Amino acid sequence: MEVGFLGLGIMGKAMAANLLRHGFRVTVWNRTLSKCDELVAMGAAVGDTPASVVAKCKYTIAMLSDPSAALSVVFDKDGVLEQIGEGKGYVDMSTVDAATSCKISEAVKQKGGAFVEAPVSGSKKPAEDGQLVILAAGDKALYDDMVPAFDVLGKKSFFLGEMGNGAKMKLVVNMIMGSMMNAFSEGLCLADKSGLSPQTLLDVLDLGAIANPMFKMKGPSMLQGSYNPAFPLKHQQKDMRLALSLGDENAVSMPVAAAANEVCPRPPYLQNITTKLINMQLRTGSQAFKKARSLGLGDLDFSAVHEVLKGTGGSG
Ligand SMILES: NC(=O)C1=CN([C@@H]2O[C@H](COP(=O)(O)OP(=O)(O)OC[C@H]3O[C@@H](n4cnc5c(N)ncnc54)[C@H](OP(=O)(O)O)[C@@H]3O)[C@@H](O)[C@H]2O)C=CC1
Ligand SMILES: O=CCCC(=O)O
Repeated sequence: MEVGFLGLGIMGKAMAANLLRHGFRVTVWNRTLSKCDELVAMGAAVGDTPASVVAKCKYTIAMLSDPSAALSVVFDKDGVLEQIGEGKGYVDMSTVDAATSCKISEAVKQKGGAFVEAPVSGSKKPAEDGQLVILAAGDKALYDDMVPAFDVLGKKSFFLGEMGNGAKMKLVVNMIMGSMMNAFSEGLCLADKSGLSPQTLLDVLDLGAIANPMFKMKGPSMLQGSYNPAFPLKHQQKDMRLALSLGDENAVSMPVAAAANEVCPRPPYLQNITTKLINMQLRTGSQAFKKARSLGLGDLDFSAVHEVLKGTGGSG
């Protein structure tokens, strides 16, 4: 099977490499063209533009940073739309909001092409190992055509129905993950400041009901202050922002996620209440993802949100 691949960042590079290793013929494009070199050494062809990749390939996959990048690659000059048409499929695996997916879908369909959104759960290592969880929606016939590729990229694919459902599912998952990371970071600081060994806390957590791969994988490096990016913090903050906006659209109150994204304004009726709980809520503003981005930590792993809390001594 021949596929095009647009976007060779942390995820795209690992995913395209995986397809090559499994015998797919892959034509790659990346905005910074030099990032194609490693894939070329593995046997990939290179396209000059997104349009040229789509012209060559029946199916093209994209893995781009955010809604603005996803839209730019489709709608700008030399973009996907210039060559998409009857008999061609476009699959965007980036994490974006449902409105972005729907806009791309409409434009691709108007040109006679087919579109599937397919964001993924799982980070750099699962991408390298073909162990992603694929959250697809949109054109079912194209989804069926893509199953051989999805089987290489992931351990499980879900087809979630109408366009936008993949984006929404992904944002709900990452909203939970971002909130958990903040709670985890607070716990590590609290253990440390109250005289406990954070390493022992990791051991205790790992044996109990809230053991999970994220704590196990990120905990030891967080204790060392090491944040080699697997999932860049700027993307986690983007996902919190998009998830909170999904909450707004559906009138779902999400105070925990809001605090993980940025400081929660103190409602007037709480102004004189000084319980530990409220103090804790207010302090989350100094450990949140948006604050971490503003301090220049956006290109580090999202677990670097921990640095901000450590810096304030917030939980002590
Ligand atoms: N890393 C992870 O663990 C996971 C990430 N995701 C999601 O996958 C997507 C990619 O993530 P990741 O690979 O980590 O991100 P990276 O930041 O490593 O890569 C981003 C990619 O998008 C490209 N890009 C950015 N802006 C533009 C633009 N305006 N036009 C064209 N290309 C652009 C970059 O090109 P260039 O090289 O030129 O900068 C690069 O190829 C994101 O939506 C992220 O939220 C989903 C699951 C896990
Ligand atoms: O969007 C990124 C998700 C990272 C993960 O699932 O580990």
